[in-house]
Order: sequence, then structure tokens, then C-alpha cells
Amino acid sequence: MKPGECSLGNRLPVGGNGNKFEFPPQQGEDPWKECMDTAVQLALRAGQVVKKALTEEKRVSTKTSAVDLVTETDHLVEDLIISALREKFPSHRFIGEESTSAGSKCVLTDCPTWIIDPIDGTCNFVHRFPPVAVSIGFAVNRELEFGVIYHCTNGNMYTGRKGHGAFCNKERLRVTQEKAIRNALILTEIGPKRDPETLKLFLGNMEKLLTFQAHGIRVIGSATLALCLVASGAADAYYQYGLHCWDLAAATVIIREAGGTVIDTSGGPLDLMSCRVVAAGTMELAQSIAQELQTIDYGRDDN
Ligand SMILES: O=P(O)(O)O[C@H]1[C@H](O)[C@@H](O)[C@@H](O)[C@@H](O)[C@@H]1O
Ligand SMILES: [Mg+2]
Ligand SMILES: [Mg+2]
Repeated sequence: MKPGECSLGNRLPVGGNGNKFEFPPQQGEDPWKECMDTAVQLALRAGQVVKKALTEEKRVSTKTSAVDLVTETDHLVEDLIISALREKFPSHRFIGEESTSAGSKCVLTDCPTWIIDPIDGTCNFVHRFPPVAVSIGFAVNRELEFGVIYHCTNGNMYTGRKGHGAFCNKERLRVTQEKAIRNALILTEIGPKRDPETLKLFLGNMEKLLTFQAHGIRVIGSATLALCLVASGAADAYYQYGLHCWDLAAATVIIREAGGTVIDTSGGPLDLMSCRVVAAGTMELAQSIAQELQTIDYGRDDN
């Protein structure tokens, strides 16, 4: 099998260039429902492991900086999720935060691909600060199909499936319709760089939005849960430099299915691998924020 090609087991792609997935239309078939149901069950199972470990002693290591933390639970949970999915869907591909950190290629192809953050909010997890999540996203033909984000401490299960809406548990999610920075509650997160130039840019971006009379800016320590708060209408927008595709994949589907928009900080379309994002209930607010931000370069996930 050449890179980018993948077999569908007993189901071969129909037509196309052989790399794209085009299923024969079968009445009532919902090709990815089984995958999403599996993701929900796995997020629940993994979330229980995280919740139990939250109050226990932890061995903490660092990755790209002294504040970019990882624990044995991050690794254990990612292995649990990926091994279960690989057994059930052997032809699928996987992008995991800790596998990538250990050297696996972070490349999105047309193959059905799972994009996993085993613990989003590891710093919170280490400090026993509650916002901690398991995030499982899923893409086919480079299109995000569904996202599942489980809040490990309060038990909220956020789900979103392309064309099927977004939910928190059983409650439908809807974003706000706020268009102006001056009336907005805006969320962001601090990336792992702490050099003076980065800090100046990070604080400068906050200062700029506050001078535009934003009602407030909040940092909760979990990008995925902050994005879920935008999807649920509890905040109007989110922006960040320094997050990754595994922070973005699931949450992007959830926000879009809640009626929101997720774009690049340049104001152009989202680039999942670009380590940057602006998300909001309205395109007007997303664009207004994007045009005020100074870029902080964190490279790309797929480099
Ligand atoms: O806890 P992580 O999975 O490392 O995610 C981090 C993210 O990498 C960082 O950029 C911030 O968005 C944090 O809020 C996330 O928890
Ligand atoms: Mg994360
Ligand atoms: Mg993580």
C-alpha cells in the first residue's frame, strides 16, 4: 500500500482516484456511526482512568519546554485508546499527541484517521485543577467527520457529528450571535513558549482585545474545553497560538455543528496543522479578532 492509500478491509473505494474514500450509497447506511459510538465509549473509559489518577501521585516529565508537561497517565490513556481502535479498525490511521511527541509522523491522509489528545489540560491534571478532558476527533478524506470531548471531572460528554448537530450530554449546543469584540467574553490559552518575545506578543494580544473593551478574557487551561464553552454559548470566541491538531480536531466539529465558525488567525480557512486558531459564534467576531492579533510562530504539526 502506498502512502496515502489505504484499504477498507472488505469494502473498496468506488471510482475516484483510488485514494479517495467514496462508499457506494447504501440506503440508510451511516458509515461512521459505529466509529463515533466507539469513540464515546472509549472517551468515557479513558476519562474514568484520568479522573482516578487526578488525585494520585504522578511522575511528571516535560516536552518542548519546562511548562509543557506530560505524565505516565497521558501515555497510558493514549495507548488504551489507540490499541482499542486499532483492534476494531485495523485499516485506520492514528495521530496521537504523545505518539507524535515520541516521533510518529503527524500526517493527515485521505484514510480514516483518529486524532487524539489523551489528556487535554495536563498541567491542570498535574495540579489537580478540574478542567481536564479526553479528546477524540475523526477525519476521512481530510474532512473532519466527528468529535468527542469528555470532561473528566464533571462528566460532561461533548459530541459533534458533521450534519448531525452538537450536544453536551443530551442538550443541543448553540453558539452566541455576538459580532463585536467590545461585548464579547473571549477565551484563550497560553502556549508552551515562555521566551520574552513570545510573552510580549501573547500579552500584547490580550491587551489589544481589552483596549477594544472586550467584556473579559479567560484562560482555563484546556483548549478543548474552552472551545466547548464557545460551542455551548458560555463564551463568544476563542483564539490561540501554540495548540495542536489534537486540541483542534474534535472541538472544531463541535463548534461548527453548534453553528459557529473556526478559522485561521490570518482570517482564512482553518489549517488544522498550523498550531493556531480563531473560533467564534459569528464570522464577524472571528474576523474582528483575527485582524487584531499579532502572530506568534509555533511552526506546524506536520513539519
Ligand atoms: O494539555 P495538553 O494536551 O498539552 O494541551 C494544552 C495545549 O497544548 C496548550 O497549547 C494549551 O492550549 C493548553 O490549554 C492545553 O491544555
Ligand atoms: Mg491538548
Ligand atoms: Mg494532551
